[in-house]
Amino acid sequence: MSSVSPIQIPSRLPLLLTHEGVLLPGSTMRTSVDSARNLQLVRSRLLKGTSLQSTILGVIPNTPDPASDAQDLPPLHRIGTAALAVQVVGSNWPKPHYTLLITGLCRFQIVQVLKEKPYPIAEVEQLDRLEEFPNTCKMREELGELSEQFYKYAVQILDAVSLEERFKMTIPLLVRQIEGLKLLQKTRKPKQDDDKRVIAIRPIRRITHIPGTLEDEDEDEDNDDIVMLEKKIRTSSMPEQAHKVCVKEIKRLKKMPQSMPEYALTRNYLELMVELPWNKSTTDRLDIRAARILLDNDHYAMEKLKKRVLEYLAVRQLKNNLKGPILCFVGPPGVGKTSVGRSVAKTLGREFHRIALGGVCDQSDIRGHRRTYVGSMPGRIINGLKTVGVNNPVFLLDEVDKLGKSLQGDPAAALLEVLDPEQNHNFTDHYLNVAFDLSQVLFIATANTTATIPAALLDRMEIIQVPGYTQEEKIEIAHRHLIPKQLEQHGLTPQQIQIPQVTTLDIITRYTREAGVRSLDRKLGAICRAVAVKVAEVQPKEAKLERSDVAEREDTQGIVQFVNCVRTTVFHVCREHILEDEKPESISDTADLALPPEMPILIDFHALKDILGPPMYEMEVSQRLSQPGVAIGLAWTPLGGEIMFVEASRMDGEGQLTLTGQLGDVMKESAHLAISWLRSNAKKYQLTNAFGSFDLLDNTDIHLHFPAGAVTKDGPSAGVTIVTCLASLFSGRLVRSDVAMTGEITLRGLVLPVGGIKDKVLAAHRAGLKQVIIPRRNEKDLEGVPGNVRQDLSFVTASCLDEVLNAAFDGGFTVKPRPGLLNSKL
Ligand SMILES: Nc1ncnc2c1ncn2[C@@H]1O[C@H](COP(=O)(O)OP(=O)(O)OP(=O)(O)O)[C@@H](O)[C@H]1O
Repeated sequence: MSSVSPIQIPSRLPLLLTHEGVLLPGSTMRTSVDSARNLQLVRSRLLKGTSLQSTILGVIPNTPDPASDAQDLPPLHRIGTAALAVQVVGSNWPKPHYTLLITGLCRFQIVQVLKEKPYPIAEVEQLDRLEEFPNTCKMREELGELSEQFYKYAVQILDAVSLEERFKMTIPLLVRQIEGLKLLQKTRKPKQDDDKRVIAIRPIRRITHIPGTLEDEDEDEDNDDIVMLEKKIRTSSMPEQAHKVCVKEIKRLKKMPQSMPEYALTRNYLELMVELPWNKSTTDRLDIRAARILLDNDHYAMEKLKKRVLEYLAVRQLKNNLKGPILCFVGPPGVGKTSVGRSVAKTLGREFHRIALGGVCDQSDIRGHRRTYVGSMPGRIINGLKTVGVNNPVFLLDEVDKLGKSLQGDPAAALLEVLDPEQNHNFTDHYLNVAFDLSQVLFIATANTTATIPAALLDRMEIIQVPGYTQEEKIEIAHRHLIPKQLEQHGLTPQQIQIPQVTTLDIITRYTREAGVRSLDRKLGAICRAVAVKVAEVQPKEAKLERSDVAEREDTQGIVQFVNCVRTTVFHVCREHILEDEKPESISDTADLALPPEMPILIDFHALKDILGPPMYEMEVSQRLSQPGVAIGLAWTPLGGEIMFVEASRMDGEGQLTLTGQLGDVMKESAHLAISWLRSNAKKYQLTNAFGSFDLLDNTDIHLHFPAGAVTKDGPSAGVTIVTCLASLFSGRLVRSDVAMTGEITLRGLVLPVGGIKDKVLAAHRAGLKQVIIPRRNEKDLEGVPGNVRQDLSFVTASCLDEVLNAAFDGGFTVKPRPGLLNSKL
């Protein structure tokens, strides 16, 4: 071995103060430079200097964090490592800093610090020399031997030029090295099946840890977790294919360094795989009688829906087979579709999970992302299964009619696979990439309308219409279900608050306009909140309250004014029910006095106005029909039935028809049809324009408007209403203010059937109208209308426009020919 002249380091060295990591002679390290002193050093020594000497630094370990070195020079470790700066990389983000690659040369000791600013320079004494290990040195015999061995191998390998030769030489060396490492690992590794030992060893490790070994500890913990994960995979009851994938993945995981981004991905994947309920299910409780009772207890009315659900459950009980149709409840918001779904799960004793599909426009929302994507996740179905922890829950696919579409694919197509009993036992989520059997899951879908449900999806479901409620049904629902639920939620009892049925009716007619009961529920919640304030205020001090106390509190707290107002009102109403001798002497007295705690607060219309504000909806039908050219139509919207005022006016012009109110094409066509029919029948009905001409559009423009202007409307069912409205305009006669109508028209004046009759009739009833004109072919739909509503309304079934007009105007519309006007041909 040839002798190498030792490196002599300069006697003065600029000092690089590091606070993490120790550079040892012979090793290389990357260090980040961001403190002011170190930055100065790099700039003036490494970036400006050009000689080799200028790249030798003294690296001092163990100095305090650079953030605190702005002031005086911190106490320095006495021994440092002289280092050669091999590379300098600068960056300005997130703040200016350099990264240095430095190689340790030899140890030195600080003799004296010569200069502190802008960076420290010290006089140093070199401690060791970079020279070869002398072969003959007896003191270092062992070291010398090792060095010689290494040298021998290195030179042999250097001589091996062909690849084959190099393999032959290095493989035995590597095998030996691996054996050695294995031995070392065995002595360190806790036994896999002895979890207790793992736990017992951890605290000991912590106690004996030395600075710089924290990372090792984390690594060991991770290894423990992997052992656990492996054990879970082994004991999991997943199908064979999934098991194979897991075994393969865990093998990969074990070989992967933890710093690799794929490590976390694979680990998350495996954790999901072992958590999924591959074989875990709840036992069905199928007792039809109990199911009927439970459904009846939870929901008032909805007879048709409950009947169909019970049939469905009965078939399942008898057949014990899950391949049935997927039920889809279609109806306006707040009619209890979701809540029936929940009850079905309860009757079956199954877990319930709701998947909101409104606005979902990416198919990976249903089917997951492939694991190659950054941030990939399983889809909602697999996530739902993970959440419920069993493979046979009831999944409620809420709002299937509001699925979107985008460039990322059609989620409806992904749902097809989920819902199809022929396919779903093999459902493959992109993230899992192995099949999961969904055939045990009971799917129920809900929607507001079938119009926007993709046809292929619709085809796989059985639609059950859930129409809106009548006022009477809403009152019952409120008193049987909503009020008790709200009282419970607000910590109130029936002894503290009383809401009579007339008040509920007031809320329904004057504060809400909806087919379901959601707003009603919210209003009842608002009342309970207001009463809760009163009860909470009065309760603790009630017995001790003096009149003066009440007056003082009224001054300071605005809310008390309302409370007392409610109290006064309550007193007015309750006074009549109090026995004569119990009556207080004057009203002013009672206004100040706290009510006895056992007397419930009665919510009457005055209290209602105080709490909810002035009524939002008033009956305005008769006002709006006070001039010719207005008629009431009935419209169906996904939110339920609505009454709709159609308005028409005429003015001088050139025969143009203007339509406003955001109308769709079909509705516009209806308007043109109506005008054409009226023009062709103008003589028959004696309809004239402002100039007395039977040509209705002669020098006349017509404007038709459909409030509310901001809501889009479409469909053919407004045909009869438009005809009636225009007939009123051209005849100058008023349409009856208690009549509403619906029906499609043809050019020949026929009236064709339309949809949503029940909801439309309920809307007319809600609005307090008396007569409804419907197409004759819709007569059968009246069977679905509740008996009390049918009693309150009279129905005219029309097959042609003649009949519609005759019913819409007082005294009929047909002009009877007067005999004197007939021309005699005699
Ligand atoms: N017939 C009923 N009997 C008892 N409670 C009812 C009835 N109908 C609705 N409710 C109650 O009304 C509230 C709203 O119902 P739910 O959320 O099920 O409506 P939904 O039809 O699913 O509405 P959406 O279409 O907006 O999801 C729930 O608290 C529910 O319990």
